[in-house]
Amino acid sequence: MYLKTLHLQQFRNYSDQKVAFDAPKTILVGDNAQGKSNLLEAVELLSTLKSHRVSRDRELILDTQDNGQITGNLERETGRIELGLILRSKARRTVLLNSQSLRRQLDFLSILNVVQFSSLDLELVRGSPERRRSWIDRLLVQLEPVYAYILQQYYQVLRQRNALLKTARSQSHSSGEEHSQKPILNSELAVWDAQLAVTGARVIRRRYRVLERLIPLAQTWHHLISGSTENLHLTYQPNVQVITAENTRLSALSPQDVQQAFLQKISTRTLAEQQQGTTLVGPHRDDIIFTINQTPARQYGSSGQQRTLVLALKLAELQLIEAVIGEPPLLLLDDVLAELDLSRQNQLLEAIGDRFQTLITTTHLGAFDSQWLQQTQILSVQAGKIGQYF
Ligand SMILES: Nc1ncnc2c1ncn2[C@@H]1O[C@H](COP(=O)(O)OP(=O)(O)OP(=O)(O)O)[C@@H](O)[C@H]1O
Repeated sequence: MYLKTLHLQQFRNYSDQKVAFDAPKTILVGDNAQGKSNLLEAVELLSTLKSHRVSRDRELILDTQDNGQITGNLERETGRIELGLILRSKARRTVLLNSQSLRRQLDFLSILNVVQFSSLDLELVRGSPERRRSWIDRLLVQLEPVYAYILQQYYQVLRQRNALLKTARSQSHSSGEEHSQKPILNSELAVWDAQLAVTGARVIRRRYRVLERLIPLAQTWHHLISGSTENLHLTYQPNVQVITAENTRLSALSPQDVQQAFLQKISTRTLAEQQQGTTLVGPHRDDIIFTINQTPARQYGSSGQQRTLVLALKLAELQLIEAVIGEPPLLLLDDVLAELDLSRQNQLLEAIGDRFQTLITTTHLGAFDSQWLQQTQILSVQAGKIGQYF
């Protein structure tokens, strides 16, 4: 797939800017705070309808304005598609496909596929489990847009179950009778337990499935980038574990198996949940563990090892999306090349080749190989204006 043009209207620090991408690789050069990342964020929004930087649309709209718009023209093997997103500070967004407004946002997802790589991605290894869950969830949405809906359903049930547990806890505290609300609570909870297990099992099975495909790809890349000196292991650590016979592929677990394990675990945590007033069981507490040569990368990996790991994950994502979607996704490299040493830079550039359209931001061109620069479109970004770089 190839993003031909992008039009930003009242988006972040752009008032009205059109960009045509006329080479498979585009470098956006500019000083800090000029709008480079904002442009990549616009592409991310057209892909996932989410920004990894903010959650409120108001912040995405040019200051002092009430609405903004992003429009992109995409070439896919099936034909040209125009994607549009209208953002409003005081009302809901509108999603447009070939200028027609879409009723379901789900139909917009996964038309433009992207893999992003920014310095923030080191948090994937160093940060909290939440980071890793949101990384795998974003990947799943790209591969299978209906997952966005599945996840939303799970979190809705979770919120309602948490609200019930919290209310019950504060009522029992204020009445001073620990057990006064119990019978009602238990029967109401049972309804939510069942729904949590059904919706949660969908999330868990999909996470198993995607990791089963991603892990060997990441391991191969990691081995290659580390010059065959390191072995990476990725382990999905679901909060609800299903005990299976040896050699059973976990991704092949039936929904019933997972739901049963889920309910079983809830029954062992009932008291703790009621005391803490929150749900302690479910995929909102999952994690993914990375180990390099048997050592946990999060606590003990050197920063070089952690960079190699993130790079391997990103390359694996590219490969997996291409295999599932059938077309190479876009790669967005936000200020990340300069942070990689030369050999890792070259691994990355070699892997990209000409197959993956790549948008790269940088503050200086010094870090790039001159031969490489010759085949690249170079644009300058200055105070929300994009022009040719001279
Ligand atoms: N809603 C908005 N309205 C107007 N300007 C905004 C808005 N949001 C962000 N900006 C401006 O955009 C600029 C930041 O742009 P961006 O994050 O793209 O930086 P960058 O060029 O990638 O720089 P760096 O190299 O520091 O990451 C800042 O000047 C900020 O004030």
